[in-house]
Amino acid sequence: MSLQRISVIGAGAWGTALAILAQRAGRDVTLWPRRAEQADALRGARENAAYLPGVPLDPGLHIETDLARALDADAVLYAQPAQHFRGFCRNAAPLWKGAALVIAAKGIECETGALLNEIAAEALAAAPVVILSGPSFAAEAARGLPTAVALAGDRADLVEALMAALAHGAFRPYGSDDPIGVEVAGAVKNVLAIACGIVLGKGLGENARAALITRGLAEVTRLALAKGGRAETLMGLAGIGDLILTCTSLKSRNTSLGFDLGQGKPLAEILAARRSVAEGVTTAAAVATLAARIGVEMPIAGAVHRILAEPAAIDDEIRALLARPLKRES
Ligand SMILES: NC(=O)C1=CN([C@@H]2O[C@H](COP(=O)(O)OP(=O)(O)OC[C@H]3O[C@@H](n4cnc5c(N)ncnc54)[C@H](OP(=O)(O)O)[C@@H]3O)[C@@H](O)[C@H]2O)C=CC1
Ligand SMILES: O=C(CO)COP(=O)(O)O
Repeated sequence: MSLQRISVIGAGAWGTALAILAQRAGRDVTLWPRRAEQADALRGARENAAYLPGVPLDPGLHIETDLARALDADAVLYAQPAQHFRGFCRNAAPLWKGAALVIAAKGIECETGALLNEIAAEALAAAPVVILSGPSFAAEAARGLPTAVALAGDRADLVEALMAALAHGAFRPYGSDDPIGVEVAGAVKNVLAIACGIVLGKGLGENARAALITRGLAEVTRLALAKGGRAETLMGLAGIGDLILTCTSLKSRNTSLGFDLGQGKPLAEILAARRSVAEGVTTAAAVATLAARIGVEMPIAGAVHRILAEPAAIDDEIRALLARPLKRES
């Protein structure tokens, strides 16, 4: 199977980086920004100055605003925020021409607690789905710095074809047959990163952060298992790999959101200054909804959700986390 024509939905940082990477890998790439003004700006400047400054767009990259034309591809990569995924599927369903759907967003639907692959199965059933996740800051990947990601799907032929279509230079996709584990890992690490940022912002130290990452890994593993994923997936790129990247760097929007909160900045002020961090707030709510619905114990994710809903509770929530009864590690 050859996947030559690749379209990317969403021209934020990650969508633009993925389009650049696919083009460097030799594919015929179309980037679909949702707004016509952004399309004009990209065509004019040949750079995504708003979301990925300093990385030129190759003249061969097609910028397309017509969704039907963009969906006429071998593979369509979805790289808009997770909360807009259902809307995308609904708009795309009548126009779908048989492409594979690669979900590159990291999140869970807030209203329902649904994973994005579950939404795709309901709302875009015609599309075979692959999840792309793992430790990958868009700015580094787009600059050609070494980056390894996971591509996970039930169909081995499709996963392999996508690996071949996207791999180039130092961008290395690794295959997986556990899309649920990979998807859960990518969504929940955003919430754990907020927790790590809070702890650092509060000055609680690096020991505390390491403990949070480790206990967070246990939490996300419980959720992945409950959803039908595999524990070993959490030891791979999408699990521990992305936790290491995101939870230890203030380049992460989620970690920096937590850091600012920990430093006592009002949430409204943080969100007003950087719109992009808002996705972490909805993901925290979504993870809490899902965990409660299926009865998975996620104390760190729960605390983050409550802190974001009521930032004044930050000290009480941290105290409560530290006061949890001691038990054997599992
Ligand atoms: N940035 C990164 O390093 C990585 C991000 N991801 C994931 O990729 C996804 C996209 O993130 P990223 O590219 O960073 O986002 P950015 O913050 O860079 O850009 C936001 C994007 O969301 C779009 N958007 C805003 N409102 C809507 C809406 N109502 N409907 C549809 N799209 C909308 C914006 O379009 P507009 O400009 O028109 O408002 C823009 O394309 C997220 O799920 C993120 O977790 C995954 C790996 C790495
Ligand atoms: O997913 C990412 C890196 O893998 C990007 O993380 P942030 O959204 O926290 O910046």
